[in-house]
Amino acid sequence: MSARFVAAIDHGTTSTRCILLAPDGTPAAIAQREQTMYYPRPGWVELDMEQVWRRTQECIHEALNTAGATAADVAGIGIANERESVVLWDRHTGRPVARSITWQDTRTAGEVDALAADGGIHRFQRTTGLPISTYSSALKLRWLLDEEPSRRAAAERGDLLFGTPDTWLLWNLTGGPDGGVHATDPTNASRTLLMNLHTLEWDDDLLDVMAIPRALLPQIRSSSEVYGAAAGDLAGVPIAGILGDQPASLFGHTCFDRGDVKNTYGTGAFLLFTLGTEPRISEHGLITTVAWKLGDADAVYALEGSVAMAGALVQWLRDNLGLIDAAPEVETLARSVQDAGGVVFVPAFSGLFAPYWRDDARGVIVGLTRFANKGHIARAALEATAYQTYDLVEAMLADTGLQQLGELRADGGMTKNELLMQLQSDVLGSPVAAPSMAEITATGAAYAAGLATGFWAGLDELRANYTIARRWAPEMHADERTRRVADWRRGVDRTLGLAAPEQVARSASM
Ligand SMILES: Nc1ncnc2c1ncn2[C@@H]1O[C@H](COP(=O)(O)OP(=O)(O)O)[C@@H](O)[C@H]1O
Ligand SMILES: O=P(O)(O)OC[C@H](O)CO
Repeated sequence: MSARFVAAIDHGTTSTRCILLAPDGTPAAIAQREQTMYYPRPGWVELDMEQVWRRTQECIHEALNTAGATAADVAGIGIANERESVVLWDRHTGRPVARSITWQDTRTAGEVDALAADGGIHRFQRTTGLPISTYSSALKLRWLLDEEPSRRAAAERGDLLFGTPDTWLLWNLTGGPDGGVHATDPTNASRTLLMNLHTLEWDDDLLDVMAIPRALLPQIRSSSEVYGAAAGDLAGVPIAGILGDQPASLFGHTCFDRGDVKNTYGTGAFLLFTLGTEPRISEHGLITTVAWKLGDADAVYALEGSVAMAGALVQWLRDNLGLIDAAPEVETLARSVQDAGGVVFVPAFSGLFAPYWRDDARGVIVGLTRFANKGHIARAALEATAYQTYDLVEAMLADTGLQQLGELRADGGMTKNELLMQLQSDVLGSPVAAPSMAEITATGAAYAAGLATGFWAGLDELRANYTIARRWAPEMHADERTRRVADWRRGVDRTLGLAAPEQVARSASM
């Protein structure tokens, strides 16, 4: 019997999923498990990757059960993952040496300052496409190596392995200490600050500057090829696709052509613009990143605007303030008021990423009066995601010379929020569209695996699978938009420099 599905594992910041996709791109089964996030100190954000691996196995098991499928029904496995997060583990025991330092973690702010003191934050941008910030992997990895003196020697002996979460999952899926494949793809490697964006190889100069031993590093393969065969419930199934979750979403939206744009509204928000095979370096605060590399074909690049706090702010309203019991309730609360009542909420909890790149920014709620209530706070929190996206679109237009954004393709947990999606369309003055398939990140990873294994013949077949379920059209007057954006920008100004230098240095040295 020929295979009926491709499996995708989508490991996001808050949860991990396994999805079985049919040839027409519809899901036959979706299994999802939340994982525990750890915030041991201000600015620290960690994940237990052994738990993530257990959750992954549970999701695979449940998805197969739901679809009444076995490994024989599955043509290939694709992996999509939260990027930049660092896993360092012992190749003999298979156990991480510490919890993963995740992408939102700001503990390396002191090291960022030191590195940027000589040449500024754009020092490595031509080579890597990235500004120096707490976001990328390299300094997190160095921090883990330096935390415990014996680790660096173990790394140099080849006893430790480094990976972003895709690498950790691939290694475990292919047998772990028992012959696991240690590899990554260029979409993930391009987020480390260690890969040359033009050659798609680890860069010796950067490894030297960051003090990273080469023996730790995974092999950089393409995003769509057979890396190895799975063990466990999917025994024998080829793992054939790896894409960082944001490029996976771009691919799942079938944004294959130059100028296609998508935004994912998950823990953070990530706007990607497909460039084509030329890696244009941003002059307006965006990142240049690898979008995908299909087998031997040339890599395709994207401009990316990354925002650290989007859905995470809704989680914070729920978990830290207790304003809501569940994320969807933020919409009801925000609809209890006409507008934000002059309140502006800038969630610079991890500093500000694109287009500002200010590690010294911290969150503010400004414009408070006796009139303000929790509805205004909730509304301002949602507006923060819409305005942060507006900032990214402005930078993207400036970089590309385009006058106006066409349609914005949207996905992620926050797209269920109708109020936010309408606000987004209003603030951008452009239509926003969400596809019928909500799990578009998993779809992209499945597509990468399905192309490599011949389950899908080519990009046209994938385009035919893509349908829009919902569209929001702008309703706000342009003057009103201008006024609100000006209020937002004043709020952003207030965040800058709020993390005092000694505070940054102290958290970095702990
Ligand atoms: N109805 C909603 N309104 C606003 N935010 C929501 C809603 N539903 C979920 N979220 C937010 O979306 C995020 C989860 O989206 P998801 O795409 O699964 O994220 P990730 O892939 O980063 O784990 C959470 O941060 C949650 O707070
Ligand atoms: O967990 P997500 O889906 O918000 O994505 C995380 C990003 O990959 C971080 O760069």
